[in-house]
Amino acid sequence: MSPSKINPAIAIQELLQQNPAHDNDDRLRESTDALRTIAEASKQAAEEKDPAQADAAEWKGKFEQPDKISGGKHDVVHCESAQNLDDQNDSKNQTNEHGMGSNEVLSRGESDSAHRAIQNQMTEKVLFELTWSSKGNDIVSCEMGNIKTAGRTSEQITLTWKSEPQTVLIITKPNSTPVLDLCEDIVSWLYMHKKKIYVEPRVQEELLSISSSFKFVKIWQDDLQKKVDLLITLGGDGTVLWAASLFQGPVPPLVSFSLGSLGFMTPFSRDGYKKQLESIIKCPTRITLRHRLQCQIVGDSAEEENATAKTIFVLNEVTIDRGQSPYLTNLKCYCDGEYVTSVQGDGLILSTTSGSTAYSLAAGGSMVHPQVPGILMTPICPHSLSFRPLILPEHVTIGVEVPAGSRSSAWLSFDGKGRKELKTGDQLICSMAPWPVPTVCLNGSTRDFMCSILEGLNWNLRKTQSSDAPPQPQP
Ligand SMILES: NC(=O)c1ccc[n+]([C@@H]2O[C@H](COP(=O)([O-])OP(=O)(O)OC[C@H]3O[C@@H](n4cnc5c(N)ncnc54)[C@H](O)[C@@H]3O)[C@@H](O)[C@H]2O)c1
Ligand SMILES: Nc1ncnc2c1ncn2[C@@H]1O[C@H](COP(=O)(O)OP(=O)(O)OP(=O)(O)O)[C@@H](O)[C@H]1O
Repeated sequence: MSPSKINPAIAIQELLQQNPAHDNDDRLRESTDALRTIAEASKQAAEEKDPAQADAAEWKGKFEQPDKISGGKHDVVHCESAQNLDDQNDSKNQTNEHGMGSNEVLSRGESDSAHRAIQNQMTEKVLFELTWSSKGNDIVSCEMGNIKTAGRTSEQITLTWKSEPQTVLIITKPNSTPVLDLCEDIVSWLYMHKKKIYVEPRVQEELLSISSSFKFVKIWQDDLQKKVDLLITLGGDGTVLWAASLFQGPVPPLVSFSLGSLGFMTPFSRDGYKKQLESIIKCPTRITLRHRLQCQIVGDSAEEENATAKTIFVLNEVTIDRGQSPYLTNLKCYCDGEYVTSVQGDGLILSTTSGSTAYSLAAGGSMVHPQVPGILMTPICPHSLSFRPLILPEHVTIGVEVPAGSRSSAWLSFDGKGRKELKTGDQLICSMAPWPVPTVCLNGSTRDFMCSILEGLNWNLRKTQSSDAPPQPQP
């Protein structure tokens, strides 16, 4: 018997009777289905009354659903929200110059089915809720056709574990004694707290060379991605980029300890690591969802080389430059399939907002708070006086092509690594990825960001003028 479409309360009752929950995930999926049924029922009932009420009911249904799932007051984002990701992908079905939808391009190879497969594997992890609240209000409402934003989408996000994280992966910068020292301390502390600990093979060797008692530390392998509850990095920003690159899908919450010189994405220091980890593991914690870009190379020569073109995720940026060529790059740029401009210069950076303080900044791009969902398009030494950097909205798909007749090919690099040639006629397709990197904040997303630009870059540092100003001439 199908669930009732008319009475929401009966619909829920029927669904729960038909499908007793087996575990948390099943229960959540059923709840989501039930709530979708409620939204439809409310809409249907409202349509019979009045079209304006129908709109209101639909919107209300959309924005009230997450509250009802969790029983929480203002939850907007849930870690298990697979439907959102699908919707997000569907909405990107636009056509580019090759006559392909952007989603279609990105799903060539394995990306789309891989996305689904990864979503289906998420059951082994400790679950948590994400709270996205704005002073007690929903992010957006629409009553009687009046659209109102009650809060900002860049509001602080909070992560609350449903039970303590159990499996921890520690990634460390190589060749550093202070890093190894801290790694030893953190591993011992986590072991005392009965956590399963994984490290890279190099680190296991280093720990065993210190003491054979470290044999409880296990070796990380790629197929363990779905088991990691918490990711810890010890190093600089490069180590955060490295750790994120190990997760070509969903990324667990990441705590980064600063042992480098700059540390824009590494707010924690080694002093007081025990208190900090204790608090992160046990209490609600503030996070920044750092968006990533998904990149794919398409075109005849790319296909010849690699029949299943892989999607590459970047946390900072993808760079298209002239490599060793002495010539200017000539790059045709497309936005949602429409030609917009050509870059003639040293190249182009497509950056996330997290990457806005890295290479893009050095090339003249603006600094953007990492929680702002945008894509930066920053030229490198353009041979034109008017090519100012752009920040585009998160939903666009950008294509960059080396056109036929160019003097040379171009070169790609992903977060400063993995150089690949972009041959004449090939296109790089780039859009916002569905899997951000959730980095744990020390003092909240905005304070951490302001601290990093003030301390890391000495932003707007200037001696204050003295008060003894010369007298102004009378008008
Ligand atoms: N001219 C430049 O500024 C330039 C040139 C090449 C690469 N890079 C950056 O280096 C990154 C790779 O970093 P790496 O550590 O592996 O290489 P790396 O060891 O060469 O260090 C590059 C520097 O960039 C800093 N950095 C990295 N990500 C940052 C971010 N999001 N905000 C502020 N600073 C950041 C690092 O702390 C480091 O000091 C690339 O993603 C690129 O953004 C910058
Ligand atoms: N686990 C790892 N395995 C291999 N390479 C790594 C690993 N962690 C970091 N790296 C690489 O080591 C390099 C330096 O790392 P990182 O930026 O963290 O340190 P740093 O250069 O001392 O920091 P900063 O740039 O802030 O001074 C980077 O290129 C990074 O990709």
